[in-house]
Amino acid sequence: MSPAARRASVPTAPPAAPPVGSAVPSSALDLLHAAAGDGSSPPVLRAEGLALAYGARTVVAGVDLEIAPGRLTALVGANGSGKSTLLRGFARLLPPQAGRVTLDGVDVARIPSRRIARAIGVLPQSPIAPEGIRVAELVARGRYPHQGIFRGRRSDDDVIVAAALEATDAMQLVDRRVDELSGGQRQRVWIAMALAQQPRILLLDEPTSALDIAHQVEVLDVLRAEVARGMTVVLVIHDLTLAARYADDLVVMAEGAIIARGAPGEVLTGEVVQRAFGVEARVLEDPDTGRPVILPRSQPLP
Ligand SMILES: Nc1ncnc2c1ncn2[C@@H]1O[C@H](COP(=O)(O)OP(=O)(O)OP(=O)(O)O)[C@@H](O)[C@H]1O
Repeated sequence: MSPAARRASVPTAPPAAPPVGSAVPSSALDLLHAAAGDGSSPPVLRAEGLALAYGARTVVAGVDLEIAPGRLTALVGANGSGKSTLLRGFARLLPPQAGRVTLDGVDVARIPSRRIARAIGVLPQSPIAPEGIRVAELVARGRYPHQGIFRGRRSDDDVIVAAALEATDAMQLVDRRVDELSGGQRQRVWIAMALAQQPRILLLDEPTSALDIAHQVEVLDVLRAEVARGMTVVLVIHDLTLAARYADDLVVMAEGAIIARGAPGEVLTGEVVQRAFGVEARVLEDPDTGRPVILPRSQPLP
C-alpha cells in the first residue's frame, strides 16, 4: 500500500454469535459504546460486482458481498489473495475499477468524507504514525471525525480516549512516543485509536498479527464485545482457528475472489483450506465451543 493510503487512516484534522468472553472491564466498553451514539442498527456495507486494481493490474474481481451488520466477519486467505485490497475498497481508500461499494444502498463515492469517517473506521496493516507523536495524541486523533468547527475537543472525548486505552491494555503507554514502542504495543495503540473513533463499522487489517497470545485474545474479546453492543467488525486474520472461534461469518478469498462464505463450522472444511492455502489440514471440533480447530498436516519431525 502506498504511504499516502496508509496515512489516510490517521484522521488528520477535524475534517450474532454470543461473545466468547471478555477480559475487558465492562465499564470502559460501555463508555465507548455510549459514545457511538443513537443505538440504531449499523449501516449496511455492500460490494456489488466489485473489481479493484493497482494501475492496470486487477487483483480483486467480481466480488459481491454484503457485510452482515452488527456481526463480526473474518476475511481469510493466502498471502496475496486480495484481502487487504478488498478492505481498502470497502474503506474507500481504493476506487473501484468496476462495480461499487454502497453504504445503506448509497455509493460510497457520493458520501461526504466526514460522514464516511464517522461511519467507517479503518486500521490498515502497517499504519504510519506522524513522526514523534505520543500515544495519547495518536489515540485522541480517533475523535477527530466527531469534532469540527462548531464542536471542538470536549471532556467526554478524553474519557472515551481513556476508555479505549484501557480496553486495549495501553494506558501505561500514554506518554511514550509511538515510534519507540514494540510492534505489539504499537498495534494495541492503533487499535485504541480505532476504538476511540467509535465508527459504526470497523475494518481492521491483521490487528492481531504482532500480538502475544494473551493480547490476541484480549483484543478479539474487545472486538466481540463491541459487536455485542452493535458495531459491525470486519477483520483480516491469518490464524484460522482464532478466526473460526471469534467470527460470526467467515469469508475465504483466493486469487482475488471469494471462494467460500458462511458460518465458520460450515466454511472451514479440509477441502476449502486445501483450495485456499494449498495445504492439507485436519479440521477438529473445539469441545468447548463446537467451533472448528484447524491443524495443518506437516512432514513428521525426525
Ligand atoms: N500498492 C500496491 N501496488 C501494486 N500491487 C499491490 C499493491 N498492494 C498489493 N498489491 C498486489 O495485490 C495483490 C493482493 O494483495 P493484498 O495485499 O490485497 O493481499 P492479501 O491477501 O492482503 O495478502 P497478505 O496476506 O500477504 O497481507 C498481490 O498480488 C499484491 O502484490
